[in-house]
Amino acid sequence: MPRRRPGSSLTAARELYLEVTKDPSARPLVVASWQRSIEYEVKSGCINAPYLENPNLDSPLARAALPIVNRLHEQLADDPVSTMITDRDGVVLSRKLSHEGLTTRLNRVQLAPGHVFAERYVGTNGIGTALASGRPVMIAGSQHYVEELRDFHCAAVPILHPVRRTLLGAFNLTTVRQGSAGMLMALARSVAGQIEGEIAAISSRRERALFQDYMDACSSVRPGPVLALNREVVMMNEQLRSAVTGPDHYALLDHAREIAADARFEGTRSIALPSGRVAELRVGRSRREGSDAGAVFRVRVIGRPQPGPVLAAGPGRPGVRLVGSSPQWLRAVAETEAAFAAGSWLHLVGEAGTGRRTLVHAVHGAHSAGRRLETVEAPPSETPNATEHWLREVRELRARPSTVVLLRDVHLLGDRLRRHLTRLLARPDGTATGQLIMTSQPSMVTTDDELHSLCGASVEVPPLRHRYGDIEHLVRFFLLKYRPSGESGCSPDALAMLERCPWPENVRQLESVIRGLARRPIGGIIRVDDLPPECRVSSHKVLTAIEALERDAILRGLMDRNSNVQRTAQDLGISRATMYRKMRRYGIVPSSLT
Ligand SMILES: Nc1ncnc2c1ncn2[C@@H]1O[C@H](COP(=O)(O)OP(=O)(O)OP(=O)(O)O)[C@@H](O)[C@H]1O
Repeated sequence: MPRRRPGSSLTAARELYLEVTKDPSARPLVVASWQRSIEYEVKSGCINAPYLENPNLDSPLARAALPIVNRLHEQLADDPVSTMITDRDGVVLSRKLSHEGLTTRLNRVQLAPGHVFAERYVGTNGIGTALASGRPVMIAGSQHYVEELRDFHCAAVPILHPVRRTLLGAFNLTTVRQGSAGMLMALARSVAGQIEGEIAAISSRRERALFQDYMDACSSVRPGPVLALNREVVMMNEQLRSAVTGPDHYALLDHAREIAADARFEGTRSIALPSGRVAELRVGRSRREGSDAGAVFRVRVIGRPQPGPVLAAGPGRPGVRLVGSSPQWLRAVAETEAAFAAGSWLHLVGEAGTGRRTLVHAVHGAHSAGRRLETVEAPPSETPNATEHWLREVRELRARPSTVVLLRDVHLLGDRLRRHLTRLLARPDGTATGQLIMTSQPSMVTTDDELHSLCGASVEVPPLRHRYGDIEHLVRFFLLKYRPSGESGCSPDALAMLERCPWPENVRQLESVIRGLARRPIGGIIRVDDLPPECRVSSHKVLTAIEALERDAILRGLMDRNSNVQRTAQDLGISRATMYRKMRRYGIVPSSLT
């Protein structure tokens, strides 16, 4: 097999590839990897491994592997052998070696922590090829695709999750010595096996910890319904199983999963169930060895199943302009209606754009009984003059007979203004007969908040991502609204993509997407290709305008370049590492784009 080849061009790489494939000893695995390297347009003449700052060392893989690798490193002493752990994307998480000469040589070829050794960037190499093929591999000398790597011999073994058997990363041994391939491979396999064993032990310790905390909760004096879960397991006692069934069961699990995923959340959360009942969840974390093992929920189910709301919120009633038929949405509508009709002060809690204002307007339209609805926005600034003016406006509106005052976004008020407002509203006022409705965003106002306590009723307006089935109705409604000629519909694939989107800005965002599509000069059916980039992300983080522009530029670039990250990064004038960081941040998965 050729040792050194001149030239860094694709042609040179191709020639070398052809020579390798003629060689009977070239293993199919290596040949397949060379083929991929050519498809990725990796340059054989220079090494270009992207660099990621702060690779994640807090993963189960890193926690399990690092002590094992450290012990091995002590035994290898000054041998010219380096041990490496990578994550499943080929990012080198850790590199250990004491041999100075080898350190310099590895640094020169960027085989160092933070660099990404996926085949996509550096072609055939131990780490990248083991990850791509899912098999242990020995890549020796000229089997490497990039010339600069051809001095090295690498034995790499993929590390799989012991239960799920999904790829977690790889263990790699690299040396410059020839002739010890068998030994190197045996050692790499043995270490990878130990790491998998340790991951199994850690996850069973985590599961045991969660189980222990779950059992403690179940065996307390009056346990009631208990649920415990993490990404792997769900445990629930018989009381929960019989108390929460059908759609309530799925809604409860859905919310519990979302809460459990936020390792910092502890406390109490109330959620509206599709049947009309409320589940109050007391959330405790299960923590062991400094890491989160999951969450334990003590559940209290409040209320009785309720009949549907009086106000029809079906698939598009143009008069009411309130669309949605998911149990979660109907429940919010029903509760709002009940509180409104009873004249209670009401706190509507929900993410921006979920339809809180629309809901108040619709309910007021149906039940106003001659009362006026006045809306007060949070003041743009809190200078003494502005707050005084704002408080005066609230006081006057409150005193106005037959008036419903909608105070929007009270979570935006500063502490001082909040206290003034609370005092103003709490003060008995013989002339004030009106009804008050406040809106705020979840987790920004706590339930022990004094302003919140003034309200007799509180309703949670669900985010769009929790309202199964509503997207289809909303899409139809907005198409009709923005293209009244009504000649357009949505293909099943496009609808499926819209239904998968997390809609961080909720109904407002869906409406603006459909408005954009409906205004296209060409009518007809909306297909997947017509959908804008924002429908192709998995993150439900709300972005600033600048961030949204950046995300869309990346998505458009990727779509134009057929998901080729390297070329898109070049087009945008950013490094591949930056590109990857931004993709992670914006929840962009290239494979979901086409
Ligand atoms: N159920 C619905 N049916 C029809 N349109 C809706 C519905 N919910 C929301 N919308 C539309 O979505 C947009 C956002 O709704 P709305 O203003 O009520 O949200 P919000 O929760 O009050 O949030 P924000 O405070 O950000 O305005 C509006 O244009 C509204 O017309």
